[in-house]
Amino acid sequence: MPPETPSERRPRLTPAIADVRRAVREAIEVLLRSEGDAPLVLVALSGGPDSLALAAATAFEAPRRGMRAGAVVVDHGLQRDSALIAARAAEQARALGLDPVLVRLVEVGSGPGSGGPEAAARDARYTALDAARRDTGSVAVLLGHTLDDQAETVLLGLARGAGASSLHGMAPASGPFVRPLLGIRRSTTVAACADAGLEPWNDPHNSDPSYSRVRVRQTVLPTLERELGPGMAEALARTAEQLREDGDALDHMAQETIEEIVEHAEAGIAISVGALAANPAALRNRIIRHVVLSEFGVSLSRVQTLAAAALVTDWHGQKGVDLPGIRVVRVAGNLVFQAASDI
Ligand SMILES: Nc1ncnc2c1ncn2[C@@H]1O[C@H](COP(=O)(O)OP(=O)(O)OP(=O)(O)O)[C@@H](O)[C@H]1O
Repeated sequence: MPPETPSERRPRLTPAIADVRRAVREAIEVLLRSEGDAPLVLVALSGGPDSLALAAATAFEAPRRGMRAGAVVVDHGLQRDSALIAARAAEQARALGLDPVLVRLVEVGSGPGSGGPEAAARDARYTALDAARRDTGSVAVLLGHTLDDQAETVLLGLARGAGASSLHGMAPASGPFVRPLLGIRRSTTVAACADAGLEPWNDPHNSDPSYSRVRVRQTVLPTLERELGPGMAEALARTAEQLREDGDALDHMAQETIEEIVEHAEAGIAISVGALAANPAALRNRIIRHVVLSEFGVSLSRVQTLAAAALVTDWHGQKGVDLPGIRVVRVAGNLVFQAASDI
């Protein structure tokens, strides 16, 4: 018998496959509303169960809605066998009828001020995925993050004492990236792969308990679900969604206020102390963070933000504070932000 072609591969429509397809269909419909004829979408495929289930559902749904679909596989070159793992994922994409783009990252450094090699690899991956999107003229890159990833992110944020801007988790869409599976449990993607006869790659990092995310996945979340109810992951994801709505509103207000009160002076970026003091703490802190990020490219921690804000609210005559690469001084009724290299 000749081998099956992708279009002949027809898995039984099981509840898990139907759930994943429905989520992908909704995301595709949103993309189609803003795009023209036969646009192309790329699935970011690691070969793990989430992105493999996503790829299979996209390969099924996209052509039925006049959309073309491909896959992009990033080989970080960080682990033994990474080239083989990437080649296997590319082969799986091809078998599903998705044209794969294979990107090999040559050097992933951890760069100054970054969050270490894991964060550097993630940043490099996002950059590579977006470059692949531009090179192929695709409208978006679909990522396989699930509701479990979202719940884990919220729990890890709580454990760090994070604020709303971390506890809001991952956005369903941010820039060129779309996460259709944020409402789907990981158990569903695993079942969808099994039902479709797909064999995902299980990254050994995903079961290595030296990572706190793995301990949350294997122990913390299952314990919470057992003790507080099986809807715990959904509840955490709902909390993230509500915090995101509130956070988006505050970001919008902060941006509007920035346009009114920030001045580009010769000495640096100046903001009137009176105008900052007139805003509630949540807005004031956001204004400071946004200004420092947009003007100096520095992402302030909460402690650093509060140190700068204290020059407004708790001023005891001290001249200023030094933050990474920036000095903030209080002069003549203004907070002035200066690049340390200019002083
Ligand atoms: N090497 C890669 N190449 C392409 N996309 C990737 C790669 N690694 C991760 N992604 C994308 O980012 C998403 C989240 O990454 P994460 O590290 O949580 O995934 P994973 O555990 O490796 O696999 P999966 O999410 O597919 O089960 C993936 O679902 C996938 O869409």
